[in-house]
Amino acid sequence: MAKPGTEHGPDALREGGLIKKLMGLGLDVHDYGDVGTPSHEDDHHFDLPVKNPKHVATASENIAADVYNVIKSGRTCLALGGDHSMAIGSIFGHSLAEPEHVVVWVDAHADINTPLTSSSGNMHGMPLSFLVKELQPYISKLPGFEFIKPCLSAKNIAYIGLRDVDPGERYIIEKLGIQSFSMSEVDRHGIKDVVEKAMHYLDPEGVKPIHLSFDIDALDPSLAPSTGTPVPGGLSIREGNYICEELAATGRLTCVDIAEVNPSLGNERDNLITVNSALSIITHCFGGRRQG
Ligand SMILES: N[C@@]1(C(=O)O)CN(C[C@@H]2CCCCN2)C[C@@H]1CCC[B-](O)(O)O
Ligand SMILES: [Mn+2]
Ligand SMILES: [Mn+2]
Ligand SMILES: [Mn+2]
Repeated sequence: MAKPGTEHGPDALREGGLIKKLMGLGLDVHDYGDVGTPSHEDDHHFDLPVKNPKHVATASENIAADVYNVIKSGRTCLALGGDHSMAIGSIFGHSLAEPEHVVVWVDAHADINTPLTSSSGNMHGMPLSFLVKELQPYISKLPGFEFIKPCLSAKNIAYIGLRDVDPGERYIIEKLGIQSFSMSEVDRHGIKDVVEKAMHYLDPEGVKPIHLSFDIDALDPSLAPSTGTPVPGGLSIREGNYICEELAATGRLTCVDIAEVNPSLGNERDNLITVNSALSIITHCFGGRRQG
């Protein structure tokens, strides 16, 4: 991860009252505990500009197994990050249980750099490139990632909230024709039209399971200051809640990632603001409604 500290995200959300809030919605909540992640020791870069590949590969394999088991047990899975490389495992695990699922990626960033287009070498900027079938001829298989079978086509992905996309990512998005609603489209059309267009594009018949991968930095930094790569001009909490209410209302929201909450960044107040925003996003994914 670019900046250490996202490993404390899950506990910050638990301490913020996550379980109680979800139980307050009348849900049967089970906390499966933390995914086993290996130490950073003996991790090396191979000959590619990629940081902590072994750490990410092992964590991804464990996440995939846990997400698969949760979904196979008939539950909706809530996966708490951790940086956004967590989505490698959560989306792969979801696809093993529900091969037909679609992905709504809510994020300031596209997270679709390949190890060779990445300027940072941080794997949180690459998750989708490991999963998209059309990109595989361009991906150097990193040792440890052999277990990943690309499980998404470009047409199964829609972005909402983009406002900091690298040139290489923009090329990939345009070349593959990935449906992308940046903050410009959110401003131009409004969040209602954006969600409608995204869902009509991904799943016109309204039958497919939905994977929501929500990077907390999709929200405006005033709402999520404790995150590694904040970008001004983000979604309001109303827009974030609206996306979640609409996806929850389909009854097909099967897996939700909440990524990039980093309690090590900012002060106490920043942490509180960020955790409360994340809790609002989560509760609106699981039946919380502003009309009560
Ligand atoms: N594309 C990025 C990458 O490192 O690959 C580069 N970017 C930061 C960079 C700063 C200078 C101006 C251009 N942007 C962060 C992003 C990854 C975010 C991962 B997420 O999980 O937080 O979305
Ligand atoms: Mn990150
Ligand atoms: Mn992200
Ligand atoms: Mn991001």
